[in-house]
Amino acid sequence: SDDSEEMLETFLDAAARGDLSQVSTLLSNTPSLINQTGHSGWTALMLAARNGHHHVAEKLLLFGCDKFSVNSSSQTAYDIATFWGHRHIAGLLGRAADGCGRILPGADLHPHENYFSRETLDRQSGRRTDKVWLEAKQSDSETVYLLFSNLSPMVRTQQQDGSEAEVKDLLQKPSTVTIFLGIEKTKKSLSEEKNCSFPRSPNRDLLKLSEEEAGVVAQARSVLAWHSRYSFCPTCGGATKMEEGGYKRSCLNSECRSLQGVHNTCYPRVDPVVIMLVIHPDGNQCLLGRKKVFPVRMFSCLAGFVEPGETLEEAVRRETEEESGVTVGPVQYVSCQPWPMPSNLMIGCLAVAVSTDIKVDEKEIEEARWFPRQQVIDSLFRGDRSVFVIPPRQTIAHQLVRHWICMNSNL
Ligand SMILES: NC(=O)C1=CN([C@@H]2O[C@H](COP(=O)(O)OP(=O)(O)OC[C@H]3O[C@@H](n4cnc5c(N)ncnc54)[C@H](O)[C@@H]3O)[C@@H](O)[C@H]2O)C=CC1
Ligand SMILES: [Mg+2]
Ligand SMILES: [Mg+2]
Ligand SMILES: [Mg+2]
Ligand SMILES: [Zn+2]
Repeated sequence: SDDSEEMLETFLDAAARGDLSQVSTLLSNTPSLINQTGHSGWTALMLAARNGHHHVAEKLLLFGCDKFSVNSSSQTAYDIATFWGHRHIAGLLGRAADGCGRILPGADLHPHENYFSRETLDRQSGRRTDKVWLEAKQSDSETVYLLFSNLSPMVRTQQQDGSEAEVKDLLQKPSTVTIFLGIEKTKKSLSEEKNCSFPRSPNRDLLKLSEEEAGVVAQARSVLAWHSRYSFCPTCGGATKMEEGGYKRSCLNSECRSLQGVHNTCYPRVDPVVIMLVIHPDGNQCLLGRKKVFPVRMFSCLAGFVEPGETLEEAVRRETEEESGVTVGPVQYVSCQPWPMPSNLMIGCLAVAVSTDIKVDEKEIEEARWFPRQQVIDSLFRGDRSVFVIPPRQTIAHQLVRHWICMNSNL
């Protein structure tokens, strides 16, 4: 109608002029204006970007406008801001990984973060060979130590606090393994205390740390686990010594083959594991299984180690077939998670089934079932009153299920 056309024109004009209050008022009354286009397919965001109105652009983003839409010349708002030299707006529109949505069309527009994935440290791998620098850092009073005992992070309790002297003692002991983890990206992200730091949460449970602690604990635990399992040379069985800030073990036998060229036996190992949410061909059910060791009523995504000479897609197909008898077609990567028990990299995928009959591998899986979407939603949001229990949010299994649910409901 004429009225709505007029309103759109007023809205676009307000954005072009940088009239923040009028833009806000119109949007509050008529939210559907947000992605509407005027002359040559220009949106309000494009007009704000053209004229350098940062506040308006910010407001439009806050209201959830589509920053990837293009005008009749195939330009996005980001292109327009860049062309007209409004760098602050280009920065706003290009911020974070989703600025690549244009270049990687399939990319997740709302990248989420998995537990154990946050990198609070800059690993500074180039420094690992600099012995002088590493030694200086070790005795620097600003240096923070995370203490582990038998691969468990030590936690602080009220009575017992880690002291500088205790750390010094530990560093002297020949049995102590010291790993250089990196440099804090932002100061004080790990602990307010200097010199020795315990996870703040009074719990050794690896799934109960804060996000900041979890990433660095995962890194440390996996490297420590490697040292505890690979104390002898895998090539000749000889004794080894630790090098490069804990990121290498070299054989002490001068005849050993592992000293010629580069050998992966000398570096910390990572085991890739595919973990997949298999979706029914009808798009409305997903396949979950349970191992005997799971808590009652818990079902999770199927998973399995990638084997040598295998692609991720083949591993997803093989493990799904082995464990459930279901045949898988297309496979899509979603996100991954370091899993420090001891050193897996969980590679999360969505996969579409092309057959639906279930025949479980009883050695590994007790039961596998197709769960309808509604039951899955109930298990995510209604907890106890649901048909089954989903693994906790810290697992990528949980995040894959959540990803599928949100993806389908266009949230
Ligand atoms: N973060 C998460 O959400 C989840 C993490 N996981 C992790 O993934 C791992 C692998 O999943 P599974 O279903 O058990 O794998 P799987 O289906 O391949 O079966 C495990 C068996 O594979 C063999 N195997 C082959 N390569 C191995 C290797 N490099 N290390 C150890 N065993 C190997 C062993 O016989 C083992 O018992 C689990 O051990 C668990 O730690 C599993 C499910 C969810
Ligand atoms: Mg498995
Ligand atoms: Mg396997
Ligand atoms: Mg398996
Ligand atoms: Zn050797």
